[in-house]
Amino acid sequence: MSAFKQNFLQAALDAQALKFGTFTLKSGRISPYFFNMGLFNTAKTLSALAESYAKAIIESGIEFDILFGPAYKGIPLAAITVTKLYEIGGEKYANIGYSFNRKEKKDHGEGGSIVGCPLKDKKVLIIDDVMTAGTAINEAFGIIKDEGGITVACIIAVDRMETTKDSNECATKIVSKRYGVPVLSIVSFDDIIEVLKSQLTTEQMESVLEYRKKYVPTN
Ligand SMILES: O=P(O)(O)OC[C@H]1O[C@H](OP(=O)(O)OP(=O)(O)O)[C@H](O)[C@@H]1O
Repeated sequence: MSAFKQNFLQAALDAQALKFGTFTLKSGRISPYFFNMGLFNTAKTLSALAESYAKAIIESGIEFDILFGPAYKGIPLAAITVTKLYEIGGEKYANIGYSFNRKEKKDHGEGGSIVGCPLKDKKVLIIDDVMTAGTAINEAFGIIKDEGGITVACIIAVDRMETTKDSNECATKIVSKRYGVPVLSIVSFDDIIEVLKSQLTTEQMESVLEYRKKYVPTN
């Protein structure tokens, strides 16, 4: 497994952004683990987070022009990751742009709902924290299309790999199929299990595996 995945999981544990216990999710499911991106909230933890996103993007080999962060949580992610891509990846990433949408359209000053690089005719990579039903990502695809951009991929931090409430497929697969683009993640639920198995108690591991069996499709 890539070192950046292990580093990311260690950073998530250190920041308590990844926790094990009993958590009620947005979907209503009771999960044995929870990922809260909001706890990456200091210079050091954000730098580690940006490095993880940047390395996952570089490793994917995806060619793109603009990193787009959907409001709100995608906005700082796009900003920190684009700078880290340049720091790590060098000149190849020097001209990668970033942009984001406003949730409310602004009708004074420069106006509009997009801030940053114009998307027209550009290859766009969407960056966000997590995907549950895929609503935020669907909206982002719509915004980018309306602006004349072409979405070439999405990246999230953690792919929980679980089915949505309305389907037997996981959200990342549904989005990937719907738009015909890859949905990348820094880590998946399986990576979490693989890396952390030695750090979990037997009970924690049992509930994690039980949850996986119940909600992660086998195909
Ligand atoms: O796949 P979904 O069901 O859309 O859930 C995931 C989205 O929900 C959260 O954002 P939210 O829409 O709450 O907005 P925020 O970034 O302003 O908090 C999260 O940051 C994702 O963007």
